[in-house]
Amino acid sequence: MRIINEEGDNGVVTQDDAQQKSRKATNINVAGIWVEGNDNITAYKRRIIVYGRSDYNQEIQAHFGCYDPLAYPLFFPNGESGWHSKIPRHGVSINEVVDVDEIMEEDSEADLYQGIVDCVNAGEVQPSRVGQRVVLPASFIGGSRDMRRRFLDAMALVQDDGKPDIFLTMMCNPKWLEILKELLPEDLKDQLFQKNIIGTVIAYVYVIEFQKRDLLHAHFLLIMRAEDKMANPDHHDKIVCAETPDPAKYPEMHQFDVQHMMHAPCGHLRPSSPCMQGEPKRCRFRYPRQFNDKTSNAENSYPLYQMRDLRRDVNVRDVRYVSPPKAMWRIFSFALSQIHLYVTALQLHLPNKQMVRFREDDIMVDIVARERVSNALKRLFATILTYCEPEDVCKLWDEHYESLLKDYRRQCKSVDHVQNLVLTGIATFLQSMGKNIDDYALPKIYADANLQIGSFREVQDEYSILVEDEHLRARDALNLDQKYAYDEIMKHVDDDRPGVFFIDGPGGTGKTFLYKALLANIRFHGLIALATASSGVAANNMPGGRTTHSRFKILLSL
Ligand SMILES: Nc1ncnc2c1ncn2[C@@H]1O[C@H](COP(=O)(O)OP(=O)(O)OP(=O)(O)O)[C@@H](O)[C@H]1O
Repeated sequence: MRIINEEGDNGVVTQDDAQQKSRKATNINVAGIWVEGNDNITAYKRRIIVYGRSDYNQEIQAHFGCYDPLAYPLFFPNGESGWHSKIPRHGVSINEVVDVDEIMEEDSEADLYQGIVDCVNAGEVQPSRVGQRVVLPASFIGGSRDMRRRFLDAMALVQDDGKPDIFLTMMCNPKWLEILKELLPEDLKDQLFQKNIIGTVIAYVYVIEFQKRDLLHAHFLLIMRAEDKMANPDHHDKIVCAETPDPAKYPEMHQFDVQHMMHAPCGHLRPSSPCMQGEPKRCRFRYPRQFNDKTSNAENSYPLYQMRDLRRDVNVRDVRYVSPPKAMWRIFSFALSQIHLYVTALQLHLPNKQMVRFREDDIMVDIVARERVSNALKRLFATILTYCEPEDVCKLWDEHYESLLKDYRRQCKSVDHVQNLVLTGIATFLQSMGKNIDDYALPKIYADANLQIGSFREVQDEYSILVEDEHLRARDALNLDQKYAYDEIMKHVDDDRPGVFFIDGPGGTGKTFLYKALLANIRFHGLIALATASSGVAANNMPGGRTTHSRFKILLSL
């Protein structure tokens, strides 16, 4: 047996001439080991020529089932059929079978090698009856659990900061002169997030993917700050260009665009193009697209970008580039995704299945009231406004006014203030859903509630701290020293006078008890009381407590 290549250097296998019979080669008949070439060009043109006893020869192509036992006799010692186009499919496409990367299945079986050998010797042929089930954890980068976790993290960003404004794809073709000349490693991120070339990005998430025969893609979802959101067609045109650049004005750009971004002709220009599918045949990428004279905002959809019929090009674009970077990416452990702001997954539970902590002497109705999540109602109200578009918003507000305000009224006596709190809460949720509370017939938010400023959310968070009855009642249980300090401090609060107080005493003499009484009563009057401490443990002892460094963003010199 010899290596056969396209130039016609034929090898010999002694066996019957028919393809079916070639499969029955035994060690007596096969006289050598087939060596696969590494040459990419001939890799897909392999074949074996069988010289039988009859006068004609039989060519066995690499995709024939009987090729594998002839090429890899050690793997198919009994001449079993290898891969062939009619191989039975069990719930997976052939692409999934062929892609070696995907062979690392999500939920697979595992056992010690010796265990498998023992099972095979015992006559077991079903892998599903051997070993134990292995579930790849979320820490397996690229696995479906990892992807799902990242998806949920990204959704957390959307919930917090609103819908992404820009979906930016960077296709990394290292041949691009811009990349060679202009972009240093990480430079794109620097331009986007530090130099703010398209506006200030308040949150983003990106992933690196390997598409189109391993072409590297970076997909960014960018959430812009309110002032930089693309609100009108002019703004869109400044950032997005869907046209092939003018060859007279931008010859270089035009050349790159034509060279790298053009989808091969299809449709009536070339009905045999591989992208033409279905009956009647249509390009599966929906090219050529409709021309548009001007960018316009479509109703509940993406904008229709300017793409004039300039008779310069067929408005189709696509890219293909062959490279093997995936392995290198993994070997060097380059990051495959990044998210900003940081998202931490909290423990999840089904509705009303959260653990509730209470003491033996707590009153049952208080426990239930304490645990009611008032935010859920505000979020639901905002969701109904956004997605159900109720006809009479005013009526909806009136009908649910009491329920929306109920939780806050327990802790604040000013009805106006409570209403304002609820409305601003709803406004915050509406904003995160891309809507503005001013567009709805709801009572106006008074005071200087400015949703655009970053500190607004923090003010809302402070207002949302629930005041516990126990802490409100603590005022009546203070001892003489505590009462003196309490009255002195509250006098300043009531008269709106500044003052600095230092409270000291041995451990366990009731300092924290006094703070809790002060915090609860100040908050009960609709004011803000910031509770901070130098350590996390001390901060946790107070309702709404934060460390001083975290609350005032004091830098830590490490
Ligand atoms: N006036 C009071 N009435 C009832 N219980 C009180 C009173 N003052 C303090 N206590 C109780 O005494 C215990 C110790 O009080 P607290 O934790 O406030 O002390 P502390 O001075 O903050 O202690 P440390 O300095 O160790 O943090 C707590 O269980 C608290 O509930």
